[in-house]
This record gives sequence, C-alpha cells and structure tokens, in this order.
Amino acid sequence: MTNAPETDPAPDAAPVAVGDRVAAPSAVRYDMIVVSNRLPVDYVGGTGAEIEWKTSPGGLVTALEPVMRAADGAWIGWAGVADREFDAFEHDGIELIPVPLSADEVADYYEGFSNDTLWPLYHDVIAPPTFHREWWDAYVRVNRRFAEAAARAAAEDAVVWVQDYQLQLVPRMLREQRPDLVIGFFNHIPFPAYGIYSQLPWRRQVVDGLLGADVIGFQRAADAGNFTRAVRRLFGYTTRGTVIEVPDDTVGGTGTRRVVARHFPISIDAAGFEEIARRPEVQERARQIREELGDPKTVMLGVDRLDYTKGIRHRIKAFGELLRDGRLSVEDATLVQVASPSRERVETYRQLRDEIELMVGRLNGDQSTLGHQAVAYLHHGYPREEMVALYLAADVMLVTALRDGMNLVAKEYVACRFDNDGALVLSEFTGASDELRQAILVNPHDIEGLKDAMMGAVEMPPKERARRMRSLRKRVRENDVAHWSASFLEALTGSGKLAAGLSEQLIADLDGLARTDRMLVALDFDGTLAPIVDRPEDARATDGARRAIEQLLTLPDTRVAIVSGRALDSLSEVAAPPEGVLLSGSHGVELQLDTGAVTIDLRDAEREDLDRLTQLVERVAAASEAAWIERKPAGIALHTRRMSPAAGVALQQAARERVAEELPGITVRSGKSVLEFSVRSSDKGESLSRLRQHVGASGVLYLGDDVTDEDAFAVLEADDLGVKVGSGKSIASHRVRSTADVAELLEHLVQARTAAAGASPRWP
Ligand SMILES: O=P(O)(O)OC[C@H]1O[C@H](O[C@H]2O[C@H](CO)[C@@H](O)[C@H](O)[C@H]2O)[C@H](O)[C@@H](O)[C@@H]1O
Ligand SMILES: O=c1ccn([C@@H]2O[C@H](COP(=O)(O)OP(=O)(O)O)[C@@H](O)[C@H]2O)c(=O)[nH]1
Repeated sequence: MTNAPETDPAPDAAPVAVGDRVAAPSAVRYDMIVVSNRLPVDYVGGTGAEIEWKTSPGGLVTALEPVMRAADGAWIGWAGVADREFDAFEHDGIELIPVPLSADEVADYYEGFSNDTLWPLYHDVIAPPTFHREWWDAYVRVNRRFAEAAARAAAEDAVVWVQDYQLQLVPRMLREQRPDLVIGFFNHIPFPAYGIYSQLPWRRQVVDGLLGADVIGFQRAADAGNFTRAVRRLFGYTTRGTVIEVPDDTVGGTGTRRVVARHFPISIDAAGFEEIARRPEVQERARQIREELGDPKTVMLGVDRLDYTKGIRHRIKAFGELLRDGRLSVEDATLVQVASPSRERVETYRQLRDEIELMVGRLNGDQSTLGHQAVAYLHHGYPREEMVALYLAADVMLVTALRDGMNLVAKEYVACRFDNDGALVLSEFTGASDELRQAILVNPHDIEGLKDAMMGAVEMPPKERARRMRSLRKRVRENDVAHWSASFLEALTGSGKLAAGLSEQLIADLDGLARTDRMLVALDFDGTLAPIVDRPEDARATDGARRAIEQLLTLPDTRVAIVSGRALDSLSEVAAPPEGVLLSGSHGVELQLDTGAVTIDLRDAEREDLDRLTQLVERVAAASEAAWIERKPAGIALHTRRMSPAAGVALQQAARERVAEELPGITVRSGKSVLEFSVRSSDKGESLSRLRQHVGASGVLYLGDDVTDEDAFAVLEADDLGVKVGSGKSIASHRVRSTADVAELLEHLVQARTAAAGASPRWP
C-alpha cells in the first residue's frame, strides 16, 4: 500500500472560532472535497517510507471509494490512529488529507459522543445512549477542526460533501467560514423520530449544524421526514415537501436560504462486485470454502461489523432453535458468521462480543459433531475478494439488523450472484429493504417469524429463487453507487449529466401521484412544454406535450395549468391552450381562472413606476442591437439570449444598477438570459399556491426549467412532485433532460391517471 510521509506530531490545529471567515487561500486546489470521520485507509504501523495501511471498516468507505476514485478531488478524514500526524498523500488514485486526533479526542469524540451517544440514539435506542458534557465539548472541537481543514483545502466556490453523524456540525461551521462553498451532507445512519431525537441535550445545536448545508441527504424517505419534523419542532421553520426555509440574513430578498432534505439511498459498485465474482480464482475459492465446511447442503451466511444494531444474536438464536427443533441438522446446514471487529473500546461493544461468543460456544458445544460445526464464527475483517467468495458460497444470506441505515452487505450479495441463485433474508429495519422488495423480508424481533423465513429460504424452489434474484439484481444494477453520487451531486450543484427518458424512480413517483383524488398538473411553458427558440413569438409546445395535455383534460378530477413568466397575452398566443387550461402570466401577476381573466389593476404610483422603469430599461437595451425588451402588464423584461454570454451579463448588470439607483423598490428576477423587473411582486410560487387552492388539488405535479420555477418547486408539499427540466441547480426532487422527455412524462401520466381512474385512455 502507498506510503505517506510522516511529520512530527504537531499541536492541535488552531481552533477556528465559529463566525471567522477564511478566504479561499491561493494555494488551494480542490473543487470537490469529501469530508468523513474516516479516510478509506487506516494506519496499521511503521514509520517514514515504511508506513503500512489497510482498508478501513464499514460501508461508508465501500461506497465512497469508487466515487472519489472517479472524481478529481480530495478526501479529508482521520487515519484511524491517535496522536499521529501525516502529511496529505495519494492512495490508489485518491488525494487524502489526514486530520489528527489525540487519544483523548478518540475517546471522547469518536468512541464517546459519536459511538456511545449518537449511534445508539439514532438507532432507536437499541442500546442506551450515554450523555456526557465533556464528550459534547470534544465533538464540537473536532468538528471545528474538520471544518477548518475543509475550509483550507477548498478552492473558491468548491463543492464540499460532508459525511455522517460524526460531523453534523461541520456544515454550519464551514458555511460561516466560507460562504462561497456549496455544501452537502449525507447521513449514513437512520435519523430517529422526534420522540427519541429530543432526548439529545444538544438537539438544537445538531440540527442547526446540519442546516448549514444546501442539501441534506438521508438513506430513507422516513429519515428525511423525521429530520424535517425535528426542524419544525425545534425551530418552527417553514418546511414544504423536501424544502426547508432557513432564515439567513446574508441572503437578499426573502432573507431565507432554501435547504433541501431528502433521501438518496446509497449503493455499491455493482459491476465491480460482479466482475470479482466472475473471476475463476474467486469461484474456486467459493468451492473451497464449502469443502472446508464439510460440504453441507445449505450454507447460511451473516457478515457484519460486530455491532448490536446488526441483530447477530437474534440470528444465532433462531438458527440454534432450528437445530434444536430438528428443522435443520448440522449435517445439512452450517451458519458462517463473519463478525468483523468494531469500536472495541466501547463498553457496549465489548459486552456484545462476550455475549455472542458465549452463544456461539454454547451452540457449537450442544450441536456440533466432529465432522460438522454448527456455526463457523470468524472474528476478522476480510478483504473484498474473500467476501465475494463467501457470498458465492452461501445459499442463504442473513441480514437481520434491528436497525441499519442501509446495509451494503445485502446489495453486495445480490450483485455477486450472477448465477441468479441464492436467497436473501432481509430485515425490514434496514434501509436496503425499501428497495430490495423481492428479498424474504423479516422482522428480526419475531424469532418464530425469522425461523420460518430462514426455512423458507432453505426450501425455496430454484425457479422462485431465480425469479427473485433476477429482480433484486436488476434493482441493484440500476441504482448503483455512481447513480447515488450523481443524483446527490446533481441536487447539490445541478451539474449532473442527464440521461434521456424517465428514471425508474420518477415513473414510480408519477404512478403514486396519479392515484391522488384531485390532481393539478402545472407546467411552465418556455423550455418545458416548448423548446427554447431565438424569437419568443416562435415558441410552440411539442406535439407530444399538446396531445398529452388534451388527454389530461378529458380525465376526471384532473386540471392543467400553464404557469409562465410571459405576459398573459403573449402566453395565450404561443401556447394556444385548449379550453379548460388555467393560465398564469407575468410570474403570477396575471391569472386566468375558470371565471375569466383576472387582470391586474395597477395603482397610480405603480403605473408611474412602470413608465419610468420602461424608459430606463429601454435606454440600457438600446446599447446593443442583439438585446430586446418585452413589455408586461406590471413590468419589463430585458432579453439577452442573442448576445454573447459575457456581453449579456454586462448589459443585465448595467440595467440592474440603473434601476436600483432610480427605482429602488422594484422587484428584480433573473432567468436564463433574461432579467425581469416588476412593479408588483409576485412569483410562480404564489401563483401555484393560488392555482392549488382554486382547483382544490390533493396532489400537484409541477414541471419547470428556469430559475424562476424554483419558487414553484419551493411551495410543493409532501405528496406533490417537482420535476426540473434540464441541468442547473434545483430543489426539485426529479429531473428530465429535455422538452421531449416532458412529453414522454405527460404521456406516461395520462396512462397512469387513466389506469388509476379505472378507465382506458382516449387518444384522439
Ligand atoms: O468507522 P467505524 O466506526 O469503524 O464504523 C464503520 C462505518 O459504519 C457505519 O456505516 C454506515 O454506512 C453504510 C453506508 O452508507 C450503511 O450501509 C450502514 O447502514 C451505516 O451503518 C457508519 O455510518 C460509518 O460512518 C462508519 O464509517
Ligand atoms: O470482513 C469484512 C466485513 C465487512 N466488509 C465490508 O464492510 C461493508 C459493510 O457495510 P454495511 O453497509 O453492510 O455496514 P456498516 O459496517 O457500514 O454498518 C461492506 O462493504 C462489506 O463488504 C469487509 O470488507 N470485510
């Protein structure tokens, strides 16, 4: 393994007071930084050029390693040893920046607050959490050190992605030091219900720390929901669907920052695991493992860190009872239990090890024969190839966690079974169970149910095993770790590469929304229904979108609205909407509902402002032949699409300054190559809320492509669906690439809504 230069142990990094701002230092290079408690490698021993490293334990590292190898960034974390300091070094194509921890900090921040306070608390208090004020102090101190390391290493406007419960204060600390950064946070473990979370004496500080991020990711939708509820209970901030409005006086306009909290289920490098599984030497090793076990008919396997959340005791108990009751025999079945060492200095973990080893000893003493061992218990951490050989050797994989953020072992087992064989018994308390529905799902607390599930797996007919495994494999292949990181980073930066078509998740969510009682389908026009064109008067909705809208209008309890920044006149002309479509123009200043047009009636002062505004903007626009203006009932838009990007930005800036000087109260809104001024403030969010009310909608679908559509996404509620069209930063929960995909989406919705209404589609 790569050797890293070692430096003398240095004093603790100087603490950075919260609120101190650190300018992006010129020597800093990284545009993308991951910050996690652990680096992907742990220090094993040696000094200078002879330092030895080993892969760190746990699923966080398994998941992030391929992401970071593909990215040109740096990974900040602890090297797994106390009182040692290392310079930054490269390992297996990844730049690593170690953060030092003293022995006291390992005891108080890592073993104490992280793993004896937060870990049991966040895992539904399976073990009792311990609260110590000095552990909290260490947690704050160490979080500050990680934040400072990230602030030092990040280039201007860089993306910093903070990982997991050990570093929940880092987003806020980092934002206060470096407001230029884009900050994401991903929580790998569950986020508990408020009744449990509220036990934490520092519950406000932790939530506030997380709210420093732009996007907060969770494994399951339920975790994101628990977090959002905690925000409401503790701070009373407004939340709508996945969006939280966080007061922030550095933000102009509303004085709030929009933070997105939603689920992004983590995954594995499925192709990488399958590639290892297909290697002849790994398959040979799998055969060898079975042989060494005495070639039993059934090999059952459990692979876990030795952790009380993993349900190892429940599994061994159930297996022991199956042997005792004669439903299984040691000649026929062996349980291989890998229990890799974890957090061994934490008392609860020590006790757990004693209990499990006592159970295994008793069971083997009672049930094993000279030729056949009941439980092969392995207290080791194994390299990936050996893990894959174990997966191939196992007929039944047992994942019986009492609570688990995701559980990557379940996904790895599936990814490795290219033979479509093997059965997965999976606890419904794992994040993985949300996706792996074709596994045999169990409640591990129900020992009888668990025993039946284990027998069901042993006796499952080969055809049934293959059917389930094929479906599980498809799911893991399609939602692999690259998909996880791309969707998180896309939500964070809007920079992801978008594939054409509709994702599986989007289809599933559309199908869900289609079952709502009364539906509002609200659609932006330019860039969403109609491709962007140079001359706004030439814009037309695609044929597919038009057809689908006509179909939607024939369905019961289904309304369609077009929500545009255009003035209503211009919108009516280009959209030529079929009868029954509701219209919102000029960003909600004009509304045309069923009762006819709601025209705006400007007050005298507004009319005067509008005249003055028009003069000012016309004068600025006259500087360029390629710029043009669009008059609206309550404002004016300066279009710069035909100009070079630099000239367009300069002209918009000139207009902005001119108007700010002379008409300081005017609402300014910037879109794609357009700057809009309005004497009456309203936005697409307000407009969508009025439409929802008018329709009495129980579920809303909103589609939009522009910055101004973000206001509409922000008012969506938990059961609604927001879809951003194209790239660019967005708080919408889904994306499609182009107007062609919008047409496909609307066509799918017609079918889903028709099916939900029990009718058949009536195409023209
Ligand atoms: O770093 P350790 O204290 O040795 O613990 C190892 C890791 O355990 C936890 O893993 C979690 O992340 C997995 C991937 O998202 C997920 O599948 C699993 O359910 C989680 O428990 C912990 O969250 C990591 O921070 C640790 O590195
Ligand atoms: O001896 C072992 C035991 C486990 N693992 C890996 O550790 C990770 C465990 O991740 P999971 O999400 O299942 O649980 P965590 O330990 O993160 O709670 C998986 O990638 C396993 O393949 C390993 O490499 N060697």
